[in-house]
Amino acid sequence: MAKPISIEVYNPNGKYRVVSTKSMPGTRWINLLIEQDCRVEICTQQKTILSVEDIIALIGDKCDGVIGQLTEDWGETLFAALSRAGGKAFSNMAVGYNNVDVNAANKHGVAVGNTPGVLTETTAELAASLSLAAARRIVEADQFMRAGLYDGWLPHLFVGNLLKGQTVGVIGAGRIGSAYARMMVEGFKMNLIYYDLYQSTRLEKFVTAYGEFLKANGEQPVTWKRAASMDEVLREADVISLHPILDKTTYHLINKESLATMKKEAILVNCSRGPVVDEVALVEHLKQNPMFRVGLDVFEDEPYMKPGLADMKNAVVVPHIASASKWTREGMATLAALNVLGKIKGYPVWGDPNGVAPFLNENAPPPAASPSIVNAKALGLPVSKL
Ligand SMILES: NC(=O)C1=CN([C@@H]2O[C@H](COP(=O)(O)OP(=O)(O)OC[C@H]3O[C@@H](n4cnc5c(N)ncnc54)[C@H](O)[C@@H]3O)[C@@H](O)[C@H]2O)C=CC1
Ligand SMILES: O=C(O)C(=O)CO
Repeated sequence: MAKPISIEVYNPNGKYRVVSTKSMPGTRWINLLIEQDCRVEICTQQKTILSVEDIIALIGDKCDGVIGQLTEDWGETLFAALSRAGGKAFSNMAVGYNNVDVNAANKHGVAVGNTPGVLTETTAELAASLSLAAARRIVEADQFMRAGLYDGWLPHLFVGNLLKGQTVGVIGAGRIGSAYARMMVEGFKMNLIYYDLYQSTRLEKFVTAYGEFLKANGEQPVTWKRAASMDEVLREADVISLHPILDKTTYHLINKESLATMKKEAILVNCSRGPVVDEVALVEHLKQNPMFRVGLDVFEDEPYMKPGLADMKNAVVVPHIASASKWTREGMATLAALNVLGKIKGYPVWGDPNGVAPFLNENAPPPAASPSIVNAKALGLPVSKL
């Protein structure tokens, strides 16, 4: 028999049972659910990644909706269990939902929510931080100081790369990729080259206008280019940041061949998903090219790193913290809770998943809608008129 899972319960007499597989930042999300007659159960098990069996035990016999995490495997087994328990809603507390089998959710009539928008700037800021940390060798230099090795200024000490006037390459210029591009263009006066399946007209207009502003002020204007292929970005850019979704088309997008296409002194940043990069090939490339540097927030087999990566001085590694600002994490919890609540209450789906600000205003009740349901169309859910 499966061991019982420890939980914390809010509003025990609530009509609808909503389970969160993890404690999430802030209290607004709990209060919003309680106000709408939900009993909220939060898993307190001291285990970072819950198994499918753990989550089945949490769902139990009656469950109206679940808020889950990107570390969990939401496939046929869990959606079948949720559906058997009467559940109609699941939300990832994440914008990426490659851990979710949406077809299985569709089959069981379960709405799948995600949390776009609220983490765009926070994630882009970490990509910018990793770009700078790699370019200026900040982690290596920090370790050198702490080891007591600094005995005076030297002309060659930790010489890195200047960003100004160089080219930043963005692969996947959606919400986060575009926000990162703007930061690097505006902050460091870098030229932009990007590759995406779709044109990013707003981003192009921004770089054009900023270039004109610089020119009018007697400075070198910045430029942009939409690349016809990813290889064009890899060949031309000095700093390359990866921001696509993870799917079949982006798995191992960066591999031995594409790494060989990049400049020997290029910087590669990954704040998307680990499997977008072939990490074994990356470790080998880092070994062969000491001037090539990477900043990684995500890893192919999280929480593990491929052998050798931790030893590489030309790699900066952080534990999947790109969206970890207080405001963002509280907002993600709110959007995830409202996705589930909206479906339970029969609300429509919000018409613009890029415009979720009304749900995040703490001084007003949120709109009566689910902020972002990725399979709304497949399930034929009504869409709010805004
Ligand atoms: N490290 C972290 O903590 C975080 C990671 N993420 C990851 O970032 C991803 C992107 O998030 P958003 O910008 O909000 O999503 P988005 O949907 O706005 O942007 C993704 C972009 O990738 C493009 N794309 C898809 N397939 C492509 C391909 N084969 N080649 C080039 N471009 C392609 C899409 O056209 C789109 O413009 C998420 O799916 C998630 O996996 C998001 C937030 C935090
Ligand atoms: O939202 C996501 O997709 C993350 O990876 C964590 O914020």
